[in-house]
Amino acid sequence: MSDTATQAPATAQPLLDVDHVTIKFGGVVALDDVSFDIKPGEILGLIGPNGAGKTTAFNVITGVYQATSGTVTFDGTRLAKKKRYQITKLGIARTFQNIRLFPSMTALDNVLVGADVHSKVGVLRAIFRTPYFRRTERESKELARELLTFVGVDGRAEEFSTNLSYGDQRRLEIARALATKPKLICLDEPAAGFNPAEKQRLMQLIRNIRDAGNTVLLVEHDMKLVMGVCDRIVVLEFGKKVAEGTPAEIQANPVVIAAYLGAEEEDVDGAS
Ligand SMILES: Nc1ncnc2c1ncn2[C@@H]1O[C@H](COP(=O)(O)OP(=O)(O)OP(=O)(O)O)[C@@H](O)[C@H]1O
Repeated sequence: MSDTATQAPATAQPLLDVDHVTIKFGGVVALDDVSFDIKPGEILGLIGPNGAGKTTAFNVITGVYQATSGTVTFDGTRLAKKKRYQITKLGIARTFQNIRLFPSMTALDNVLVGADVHSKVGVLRAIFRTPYFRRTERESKELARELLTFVGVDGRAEEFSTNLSYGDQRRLEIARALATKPKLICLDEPAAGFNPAEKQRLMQLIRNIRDAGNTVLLVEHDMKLVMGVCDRIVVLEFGKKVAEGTPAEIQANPVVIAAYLGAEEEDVDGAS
């Protein structure tokens, strides 16, 4: 059961609305008429067995794929045909299943890449290092350092990202995503490769991200983490939505239990 209270009132307008989305790749229907929404301030979990369509859902929300049919609306704006950078500017950030940091940059510079998204500094201002440029640069660095502290990677700002531990690299990716000042942050398997202590720490970080005013979409295989941190969960199987509800409802749902390897209940209970 989630020990976090859903902060969004049930009647709140969705921040993200995925409406009857279908995505086909040749003969493969990766998402089949899937609808769900996310209210502001929610932590929504998207779960399902391998190949269920979770990453495809991320990719359609972040502009990597276009829906074959159906619509995705974010904060009142239809996302169809929007480029990835436009979607980032609108306020959606993501991390990836596989770490995608810039290896030849420091931790701080990796975060600054995220902060650059909203920069209004033009080439001339940068070349001549105008007062506006210098102020913006100082503010971005301050934000980046605050974010490194927020995710728990303090004291490593000047190190190359490849010198950080695996866990710190994953947290650094989250800091970089947060640097874009998102309204919605999409985390794709953030606990992959984590030990139990790191998972506990990650759960707290996800709660802190929400408490700082963000909305969170979480794709994760670790059921204990999902059940412990999410307000609501959507379950996909073979590209279709098969269930939606609170962690308690999902754990008791026979369709979900069947989807997870024929009633290996402890997987769904999060007892693994
Ligand atoms: N670019 C693509 N071209 C063709 N098929 C694709 C493409 N992307 C995804 N698929 C297919 O769509 C289906 C859903 O894949 P997806 O990666 O979204 O699943 P997933 O739930 O994220 O799986 P996992 O938990 O293993 O990451 C799979 O059958 C996959 O092979």
